[in-house]
Amino acid sequence: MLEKMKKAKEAVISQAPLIHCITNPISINDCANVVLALGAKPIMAEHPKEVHEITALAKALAVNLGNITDARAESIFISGGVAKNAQIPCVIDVVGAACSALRMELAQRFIRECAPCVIKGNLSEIKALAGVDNAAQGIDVGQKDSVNGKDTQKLQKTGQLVCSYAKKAHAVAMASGAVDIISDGSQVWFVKNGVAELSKVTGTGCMLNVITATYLSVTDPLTACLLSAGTLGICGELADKSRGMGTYHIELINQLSTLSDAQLEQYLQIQRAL
Ligand SMILES: Nc1ncnc2c1ncn2[C@@H]1O[C@H](COP(=O)(O)OP(=O)(O)OP(=O)(O)O)[C@@H](O)[C@H]1O
Ligand SMILES: Cc1ncsc1CCO
Repeated sequence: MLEKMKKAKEAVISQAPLIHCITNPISINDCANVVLALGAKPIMAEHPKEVHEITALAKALAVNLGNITDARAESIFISGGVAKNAQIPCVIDVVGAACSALRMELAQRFIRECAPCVIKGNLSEIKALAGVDNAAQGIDVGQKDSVNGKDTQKLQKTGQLVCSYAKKAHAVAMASGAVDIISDGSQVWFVKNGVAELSKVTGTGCMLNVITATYLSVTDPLTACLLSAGTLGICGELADKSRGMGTYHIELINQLSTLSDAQLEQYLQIQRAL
């Protein structure tokens, strides 16, 4: 797996793929900079009259339900349709699906009609999509849903839940949190990298979504998810926390732009559960 991950990291740097992102205005600038930091090229187009052309040019599509508007919702379905027909890999971040009926409906419709190869949400959002009780706090994971690496029983049980959802959705499901849980419906992986500070910067989940799209442009969905969660988690660990969250935010992007293969290999904490 590590070799596949290093190959994908290198392929992005050598190919500089174009990544079409339809995201929210809260995180749009960070998302564009994060795609650039990895060596790819972002394009943040969202007008319903042009997105079909933009998606057709791109090597991957990332869509995001955060701060959804009618125009963005319309564009997401146009782009998702183009991506599906042209076999351009696509990931959806189901931001807020656990706290808004509109977003839940959009998420389910997008998954049904556009068949994204990755469905990303925090654990509360993935539980909501799976039709399981959850404790979401708005767009954030609820305390009761949160799983850390020490509670192995809860982690295994949650891994199985994510696995059955992935199987049902015919996609890779990525539930982010203190431990990121990733499943393609048969394998289950835990990514244990990351620090609590990542949840104190807005839009790190949105960044994870566009990092995933970036790697989807050069590798399979499971590898792309493991690499994106590992990369963001490691960079979150390495970023300087001593000067407060404003500096941490920028330091995170610095780390994403300088992460070496040796650092990836040294710090990566992934574990296959099933
Ligand atoms: N307590 C934590 N410890 C370690 N890593 C964390 C923790 N909380 C979040 N992360 C990491 O932060 C990143 C974003 O995950 P999070 O679950 O906060 O996304 P999200 O809720 O979708 O974010 P947002 O909606 O703010 O964009 C992931 O890489 C995740 O591993
Ligand atoms: C704070 C916030 N509100 C809607 S989207 C967003 C960014 C994190 O998803």
